[in-house]
Amino acid sequence: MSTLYSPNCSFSVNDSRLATSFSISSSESQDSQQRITVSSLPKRFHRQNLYLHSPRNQRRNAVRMEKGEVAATASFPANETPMTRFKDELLKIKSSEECKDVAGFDNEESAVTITVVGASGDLAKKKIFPALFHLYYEDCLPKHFTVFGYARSKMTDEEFRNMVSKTLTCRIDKRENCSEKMDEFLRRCFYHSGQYDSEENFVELDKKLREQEGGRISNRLYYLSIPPNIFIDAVRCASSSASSVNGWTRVIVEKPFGRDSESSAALTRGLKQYLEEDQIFRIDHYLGKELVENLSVLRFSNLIFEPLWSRQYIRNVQLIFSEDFGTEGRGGYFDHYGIIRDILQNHLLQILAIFAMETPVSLKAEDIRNEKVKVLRSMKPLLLENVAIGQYKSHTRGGITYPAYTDDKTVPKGSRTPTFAAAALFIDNARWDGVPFLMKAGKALHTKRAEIRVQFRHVPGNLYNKSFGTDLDQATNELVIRLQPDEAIYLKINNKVPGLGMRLDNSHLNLHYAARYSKEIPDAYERLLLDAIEGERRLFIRSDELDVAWELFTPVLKEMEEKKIIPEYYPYGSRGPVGAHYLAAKYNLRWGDMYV
Ligand SMILES: NC(=O)C1=CN([C@@H]2O[C@H](COP(=O)(O)OP(=O)(O)OC[C@H]3O[C@@H](n4cnc5c(N)ncnc54)[C@H](OP(=O)(O)O)[C@@H]3O)[C@@H](O)[C@H]2O)C=CC1
Ligand SMILES: O=C1O[C@H](COP(=O)(O)O)[C@@H](O)[C@H](O)[C@H]1O
Repeated sequence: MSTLYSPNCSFSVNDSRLATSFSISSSESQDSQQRITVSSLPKRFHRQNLYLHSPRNQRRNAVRMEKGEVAATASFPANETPMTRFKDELLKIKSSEECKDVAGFDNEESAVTITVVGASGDLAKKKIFPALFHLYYEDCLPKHFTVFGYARSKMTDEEFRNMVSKTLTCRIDKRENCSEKMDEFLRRCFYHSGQYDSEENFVELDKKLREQEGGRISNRLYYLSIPPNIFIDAVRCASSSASSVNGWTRVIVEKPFGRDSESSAALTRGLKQYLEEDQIFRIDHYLGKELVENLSVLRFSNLIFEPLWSRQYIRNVQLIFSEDFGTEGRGGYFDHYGIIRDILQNHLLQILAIFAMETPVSLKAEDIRNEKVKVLRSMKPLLLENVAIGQYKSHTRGGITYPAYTDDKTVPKGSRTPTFAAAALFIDNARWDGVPFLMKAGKALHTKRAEIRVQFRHVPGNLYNKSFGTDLDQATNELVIRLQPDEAIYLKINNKVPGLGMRLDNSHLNLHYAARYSKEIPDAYERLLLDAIEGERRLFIRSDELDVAWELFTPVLKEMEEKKIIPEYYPYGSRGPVGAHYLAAKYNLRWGDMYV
């Protein structure tokens, strides 16, 4: 049960899983507070707690349900987005200014259509349709929503539904009526075949969208899941021939957003010919990952972390991404970009910005994005001497031969495109002066993992140095935020080994998500799609963020290409090139993942 509603309204909650229904209403009072009222709660929930949680000022209100009628009332500032929590289920309550954006979630008068442009492609099948289905399953989609696939491939609605159905899964915690839900979802899916640059074809699409909208206020979300060279054509046609006339039109744009400052600026100019900035949702799916979302919570809502979050206590920060498979199937795309553009310039830099930004004025999108831009603008341009690159070569292990990057038929022979890169970046501000931010990303490595490692300084005058021997690295505290797989946050601390002697070891205080939370972690695309539908821009990249991200990387990328730097070859399935270790050693550091 995850339902959205607006202030000054009331609605009923019908939850088949809790087998209950009750109603919630909110109203704005004279003192500019929202009063949330829950009523008609079934008897079996009486004398249980309803939690009202205010994210902005961390206020939490537990209200005990005494009666079925007008069971609980609580107040919140009118401009906040409190969450109510009951029986582990979240009900998100929108603040008044977002009211118009969420038109369509709970009322009869408006409809939302989500058109996946490039619906026959890999990303649509792998991520977008499954995410939409999960949102539907969780009752997160508006009452009148429709999914449209658009691509050149010829398909009937039935064939499209059949294709989509093969991509859908019931979650591992298999709840009942999943196949029923799938059928319901598929009945809301339609397809239109057309060219990406044909206004005529988009006019036909518009006609079909109108049919589904049935005269309601039309809200349209386009997801550009196509190669970037056709983004502008598709946006031109969608905006001129198939945009909403009385609601909103938004466009999710997938990376790559260009391959350097110039091409990125050209793409932005092209998009802005047809769209306002607030209609453009540039997606970086790493921002939708649960533990990236949690990064600010961890830092800003725990007194024990924020005071340590600076050069005074932190020796270095490591952002590590590794995949245990190569570019198989995507070599053609990848060769034009390489790992620096594919992972470092976007996913890892975005994490760095959230990690290192100053406290935003509020949790509003613009306040957060302003802080991210500020910290990115404080960064020193990346220097070639602070970069190590590699490319995977063929390797035989256990009788199996794994291919080299250049064995891929879509990769040009002799390509120098890096499939691995490590970099040391610096932020030139008072908080982070001199602290290396090490990044490392690679394909075809020994493991699949993404993590943030915060290595703290050595304890000054440590009384127990002797107990550790000479390995001070092992003795320092490290906070590890494992984004995937097997999400966890653990803090490496020094601890006395129980016994009569005085032996110390390095142990983990471990918040292991699978053990702590029974609820499954939603896929990043679910969160981001829902945010785009809601008009929440916090996790999307603003154009000035993108500009500064490219400013940091473009000079070094150009220099590498001009100087034709040859990557260091590393075997498929290994830990990557030794160049990465030399780079860390230059700053007297070691990669934290060496020990795992
Ligand atoms: N796949 C992934 O894991 C990721 C993808 N992305 C980005 O998402 C977008 C979509 O990716 P993906 O699904 O892999 O892309 P695909 O290569 O699968 O292309 C998607 C669809 O676009 C159409 N298409 C492909 N090439 C051309 C072309 N040259 N001219 C016109 N139409 C074409 C095809 O549909 P049809 O022929 O039916 O028109 C195809 O099914 C890209 O921008 C990609 O960079 C980003 C992150 C991860
Ligand atoms: O954007 C990209 O991300 C994927 C990795 O995403 P993940 O969520 O599976 O970690 C990467 O494989 C791809 O090369 C890149 O374009």
